[in-house]
Amino acid sequence: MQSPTVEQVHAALARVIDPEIRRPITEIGMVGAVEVTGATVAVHILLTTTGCPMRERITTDVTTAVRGVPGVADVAVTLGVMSDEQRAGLKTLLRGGVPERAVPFSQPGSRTRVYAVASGKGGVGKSSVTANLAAAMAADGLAVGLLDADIYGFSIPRMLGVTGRPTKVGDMIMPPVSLGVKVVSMGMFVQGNTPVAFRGPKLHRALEQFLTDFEWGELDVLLLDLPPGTGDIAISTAHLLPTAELVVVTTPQLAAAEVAERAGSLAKQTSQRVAGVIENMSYLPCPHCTEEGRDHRLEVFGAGGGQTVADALTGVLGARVPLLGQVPLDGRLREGGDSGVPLSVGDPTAPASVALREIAQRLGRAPRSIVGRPLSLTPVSA
Ligand SMILES: Nc1ncnc2c1ncn2[C@@H]1O[C@H](COP(=O)(O)OP(=O)(O)OP(=O)(O)O)[C@@H](O)[C@H]1O
Repeated sequence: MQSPTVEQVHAALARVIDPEIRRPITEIGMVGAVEVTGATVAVHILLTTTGCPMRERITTDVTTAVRGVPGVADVAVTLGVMSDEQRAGLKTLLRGGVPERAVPFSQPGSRTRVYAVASGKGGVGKSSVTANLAAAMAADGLAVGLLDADIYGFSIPRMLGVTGRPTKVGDMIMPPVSLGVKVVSMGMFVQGNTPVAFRGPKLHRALEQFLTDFEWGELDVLLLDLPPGTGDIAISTAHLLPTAELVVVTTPQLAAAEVAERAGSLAKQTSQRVAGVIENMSYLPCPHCTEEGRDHRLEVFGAGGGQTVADALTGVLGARVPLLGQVPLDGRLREGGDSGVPLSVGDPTAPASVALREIAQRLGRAPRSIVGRPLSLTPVSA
């Protein structure tokens, strides 16, 4: 049989994905010399660090991939370590050329759409909606990150079933991935249910570190789950991510004008665009309402709140703010949050999932905002 070519071996190696960085090893400079002698192939792999915990897995994956090339009988894998220079090159590559300590998503060339999901009050389902949107967008093939900026009341890791912790690759920190979503949350850094007692400046710093110290890679969409209300974090978000657009979650019954006023004054203060309003817990699909012509919906919390908020925001901001969708009440949505599989991917045909997926598609496809600009106000208070 004919000897394999070096090109064939490279093509096989391009299918080996680094388990931590999640990119082909050929793209991230891990493949050193490749030598073909008859039916024997020698591959030199450059690990990111000396103590790389994935060395055995990588060796196995490389061996299996190269063995699949026609004409290969033997594979010898040798392991080395990247030089400081090579590691620095990798870091720059992973950050898409953005210098360290800069927020990648606020760079002029960034193609990431950033949505900060806010609510006037707690308990309206903002985190549930965010987790479901993120999972739905990832299921649609988008590269999605979710930053749980609800630093005191983090719930995203549970809702997305994140079990892993961030992994360190050299001095880079890789966010854990669940259901295709890269997730970073304060919940990953505290023990058990220890309450987080941060004040303004520390909160801002935590958010900044989440944005700059993690290797998010190139994302299509970054979602932020903001704490309820319009506190320090919302201001910090606008400061660190000037192009972030607000998505306001509300319920039909909340004092619509109040919610709109708060969100509107925040958006005005921070020069942010409001991408739209999501009305959650809109109605309960009624299984017994079978009479002809009757709306099969129980409007448990009243009706029209989301549209009223959207209209009021349009008035306050002088730019059209759409109602993005209405998500019905569904006990399975809560169960999905508790079990770590959001309903939008667990049962995509459920009415709540259909509504959430439509919103996810609308936000996922929208052109990136360019209206944001750096804030002149200082985001932290003593
Ligand atoms: N459409 C829905 N149908 C049924 N239950 C829902 C729905 N949306 C949210 N829930 C449930 O309501 C509760 C509150 O939701 P969630 O924690 O997402 O709210 P939140 O606005 O993020 O709250 P907070 O801001 O206070 O953290 C959860 O138990 C959640 O499972």
